Amino acid sequence: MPSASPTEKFKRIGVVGAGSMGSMMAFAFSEIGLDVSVWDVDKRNVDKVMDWTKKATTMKGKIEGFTDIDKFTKSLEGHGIGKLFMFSITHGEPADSVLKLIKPDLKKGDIILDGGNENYRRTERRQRECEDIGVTWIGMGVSGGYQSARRGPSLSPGGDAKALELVMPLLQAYSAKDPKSGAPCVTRIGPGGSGHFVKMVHNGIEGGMLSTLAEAWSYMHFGLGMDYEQIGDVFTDWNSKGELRNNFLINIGADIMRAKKTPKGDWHGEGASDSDGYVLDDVLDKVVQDDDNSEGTPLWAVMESASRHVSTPTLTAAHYMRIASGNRAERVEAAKKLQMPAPRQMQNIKDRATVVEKLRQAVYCSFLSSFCQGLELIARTSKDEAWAINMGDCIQIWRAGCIIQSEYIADLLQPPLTTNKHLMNIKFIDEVAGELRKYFPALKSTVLEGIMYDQYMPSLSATLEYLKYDGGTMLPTKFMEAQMDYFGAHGYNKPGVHGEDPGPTHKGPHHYEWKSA
Ligand SMILES: NC(=O)C1=CN([C@@H]2O[C@H](COP(=O)(O)OP(=O)(O)OC[C@H]3O[C@@H](n4cnc5c(N)ncnc54)[C@H](OP(=O)(O)O)[C@@H]3O)[C@@H](O)[C@H]2O)C=CC1
Ligand SMILES: O=C(CO)[C@H](O)[C@H](O)COP(=O)(O)O
Repeated sequence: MPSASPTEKFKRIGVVGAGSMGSMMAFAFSEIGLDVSVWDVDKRNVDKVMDWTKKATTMKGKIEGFTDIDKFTKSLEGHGIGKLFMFSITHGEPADSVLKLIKPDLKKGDIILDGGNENYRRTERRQRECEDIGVTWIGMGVSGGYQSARRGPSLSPGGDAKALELVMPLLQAYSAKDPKSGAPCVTRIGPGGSGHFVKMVHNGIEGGMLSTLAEAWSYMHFGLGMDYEQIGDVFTDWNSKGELRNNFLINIGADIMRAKKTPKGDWHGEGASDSDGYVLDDVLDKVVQDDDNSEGTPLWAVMESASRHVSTPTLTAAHYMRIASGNRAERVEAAKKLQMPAPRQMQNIKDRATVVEKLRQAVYCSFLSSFCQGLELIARTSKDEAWAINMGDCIQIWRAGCIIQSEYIADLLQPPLTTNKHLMNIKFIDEVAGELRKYFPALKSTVLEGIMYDQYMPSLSATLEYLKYDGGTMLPTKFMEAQMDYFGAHGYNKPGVHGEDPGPTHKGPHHYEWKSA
């Protein structure tokens, strides 16, 4: 529960960016009792927010719109112990350009919360730049999409501890609350760019889960011939109990399966049709956030995992399918040449319920593996950067408000991650290993059947291989190592030799002259 009044230290906040997220934040802050100044580079975005205020009935603090950035910044003077900003704009250059614009008006003690999905290295650069003038830049992950930005997101702030203490009551009031304990889904993650790093990993895990679920949807629809209503019922059932209970993505998956077009459509006419068809059938298979550079988090997660030597194949395979999806024009051309088979309906299915149950277990296995991979990336980076991230806290703040919320997985992971602060490999937890072992056969049979009938399953099959090789005791890399020694004199370690097997991750001392030069 909030320790102090959310408006004790700051009575006004300046929201930079009135897009999907920023506009919703403005109303949420107003409901907490803060006065809100909103600025956007595009006047139309500010006008839209001001229009909405006319119909709003739950505002406590007033909302004022600005298109002049100097007036915006000045409006924040004298309403607390310093000026408080919340950035919610596109990552990269936009945040630098706004910082440059407001910098002349910034004073010692001002605090900037960057709620965008920013790369943690850029966050650290801005932290250094602001520190020089006594201003604190906090990189804060905000998760849950615009609905949560309005009603309470999961927040992962990282940066200066003293500044975060000052804004914590406000963040606690704003954040989502754990439905079990009522605890706010926000905590200081650690110093530097750790908050944005954890949000990046959240989005990496999100990518693994999104792909897994998309593959399961396709498996049921094209492989098992199930219609949208039937799949919606399966998602509702999965979400109601067991290992996939209270899972955000499965829950909204059920909604999507039932969303039908209507003569009027939604509030702005989208989905308007007399056809009685499904909204999903208006949606093309293109995910372009990487191509247009509007988002970067899953890509950065893949790059970080490779550079920090953490195996994240579920997340990575998910991302590569997403990249391929974006460039539909090229894909459609390639399709003409490759003539790949499309997913086919599976034959001789005697008991569809059993197949669907195996699919549920496979999905769970892939979700849990996505968490293992993401958390291992956090553990590795926290050690490298001396951030001392408590992964139990990460699970706690992911219990509500965010996209990867999964009650059963959180219940499974939180106790061991809270007590064992130095764990580097999540699969060392007996309960986690037990679950992965238990459901591996279902994952294998799902992938096997799916491949037979040409289903798309990059993440599910990557999870299968991940579990095999990340827990394998003699990999085909034995042969790879020999080949590399043959042509490159790379040096190998020997089986059963003390200091080499398993030994440190060092180059081995042995070279065999397979062929002289
Ligand atoms: N949507 C989501 O589900 C979530 C998004 N985020 C992050 O929140 C941030 C905002 O996202 P969202 O609201 O969805 O995105 P929108 O595209 O709706 O809003 C982006 C905002 O950034 C502004 N902007 C773009 N370029 C500049 C610039 N050069 N200078 C100043 N402002 C600029 C846009 O102005 P204009 O409209 O004129 O381009 C707009 O107000 C992003 O960092 C995103 O990654 C975080 C969690 C969830
Ligand atoms: O941050 C988010 C949720 O957590 C946003 O939904 C974001 O748009 C996801 O995009 P990406 O997968 O490219 O990060």
